[in-house]
Amino acid sequence: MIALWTRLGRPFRGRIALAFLLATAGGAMAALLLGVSGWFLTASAIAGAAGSAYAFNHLYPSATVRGTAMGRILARYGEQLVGHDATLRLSARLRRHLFEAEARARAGLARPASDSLAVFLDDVHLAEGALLRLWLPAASAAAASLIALVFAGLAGWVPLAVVAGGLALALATGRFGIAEQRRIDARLQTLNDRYRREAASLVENRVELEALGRFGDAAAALGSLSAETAGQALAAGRRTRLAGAFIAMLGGLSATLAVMLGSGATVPLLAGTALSVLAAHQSLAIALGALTAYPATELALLRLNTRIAAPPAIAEPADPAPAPGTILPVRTRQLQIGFPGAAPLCEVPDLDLAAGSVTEITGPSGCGKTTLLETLARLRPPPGGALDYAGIEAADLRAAAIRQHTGFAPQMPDTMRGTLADALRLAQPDADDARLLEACRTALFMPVVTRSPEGLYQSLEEGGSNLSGGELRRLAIARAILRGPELVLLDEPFAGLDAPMRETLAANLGAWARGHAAAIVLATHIPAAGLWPGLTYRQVPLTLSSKRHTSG
Ligand SMILES: Nc1ncnc2c1ncn2[C@@H]1O[C@H](COP(=O)(O)OP(=O)(O)OP(=O)(O)O)[C@@H](O)[C@H]1O
Repeated sequence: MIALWTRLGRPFRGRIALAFLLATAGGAMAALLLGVSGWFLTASAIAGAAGSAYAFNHLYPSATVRGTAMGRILARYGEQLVGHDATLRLSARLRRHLFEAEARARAGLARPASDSLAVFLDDVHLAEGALLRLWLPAASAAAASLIALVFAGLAGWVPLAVVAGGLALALATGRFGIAEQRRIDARLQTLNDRYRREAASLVENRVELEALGRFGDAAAALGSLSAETAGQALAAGRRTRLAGAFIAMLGGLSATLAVMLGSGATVPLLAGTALSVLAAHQSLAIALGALTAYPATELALLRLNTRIAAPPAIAEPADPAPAPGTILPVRTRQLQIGFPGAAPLCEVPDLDLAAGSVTEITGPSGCGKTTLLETLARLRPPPGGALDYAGIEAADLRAAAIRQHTGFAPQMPDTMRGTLADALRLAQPDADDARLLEACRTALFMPVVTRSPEGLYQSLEEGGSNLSGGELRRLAIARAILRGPELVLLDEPFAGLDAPMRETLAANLGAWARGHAAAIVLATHIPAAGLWPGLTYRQVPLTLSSKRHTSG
């Protein structure tokens, strides 16, 4: 927790310290309230029985009881208020840092697996609750225990030893509970991981499973896995409740022993000691119940720390060159492309991408066409060779400065839920409708826009699932050219198009590139030199590297 908090820049120190202070005060007041009440009621009763009720000054003790009762309520209320406030602020900062770190560390455009996303969200949830659920109750229990020890100390050495022993045994039970939970978690985690993976895959592959008539079986299998996981979690919960009951019972036992063995102390003091001990054990039992979530939280914090500290996919220069006004020409020399920890996919023929040019990257499936486009968009570092933009080495420029001049339409585009206009404006938030329509016309996306009276404001489902594959690709092309980038990277833009549509789309994009002095690079299985009049045309074939299969 401290490591993660330090990584976040130790924010909201004052608020967090105040939440701890209030939790400590709340715990102390709860034990004090019971202790003083026990002492006061017993002393009053004894005084009354002895017929000296009027001689007994009850004003100070009763004021203390009322004061601690009020103080306890205020401290608990304040702890909740300040603790929640600190947690919400911490969460906002944690999420921003995590999402930024994720975005920096992720190379290329591939989607993260859904199960890794589920683990990530669970981890964030656990980390966010750590302060409220674990640390504040622990602080409160520690303060209550201290007050019980003070009462016992006033009652004499023997009660002090008994109470200290009871508290030590309760703590040992807590430690044992955590160790046991760690063991259970390891077992539960295997089940949970399997459940998450299978649930994510069921949702992701629902359409295929339905088409193959296998959805019902898969859902039933997931249902029994879910029941098994829930059963294990319930069994773990039973053990926690048992440990809590044991701690409460220990409280009763050490309170009784303290009273029985504290012969040197006054009866009211012994009564106060007994009640404060019960309060301390109750706080400890609550804290222990929460602390059984400690192993899972510890693991979540470790994973989140690792994510935040993950090195960026593209290392940013320590002393970056000023953002260039233009990135063309883009030049590569003996550029290699590939993935970290694996042999380069291939060496790319040298490229000189100038304004008004079109370069078709061709080659067999899997040779690295997409990987090359991602490398040119600075989404992925090249394992070797030279890559520069307008004469500046890529490594000396911020990736964002390059991407600002780049438009990328991936082979399998993704969109968020919203409207067509929302999806387009991700590229250029201030673009007006006329500009959106112009991009849609160039990308042959108008048939989709005009088929609904809502036009650009018709709804778009998550992942573009209410568009066909070809329509989604053309939406991505419209988005890629919307802000007038200098370098346009198109992955299989013609896939699924018939010859006349392919010609029209190429003619539109060619005219657009001439008008905007842009360089187009496209990965394609269907090269067509004749489609690009008025542009400098080059076809660049990639070949499968023989090294890939023998090294890496
Ligand atoms: N994250 C990854 N880690 C390791 N290898 C990968 C990863 N992603 C893709 N590959 C492999 O890299 C190779 C190149 O993939 P790429 O998508 O660039 O090929 P492509 O030429 O665009 O293929 P296609 O024409 O089928 O779209 C493939 O063999 C692929 O299996």
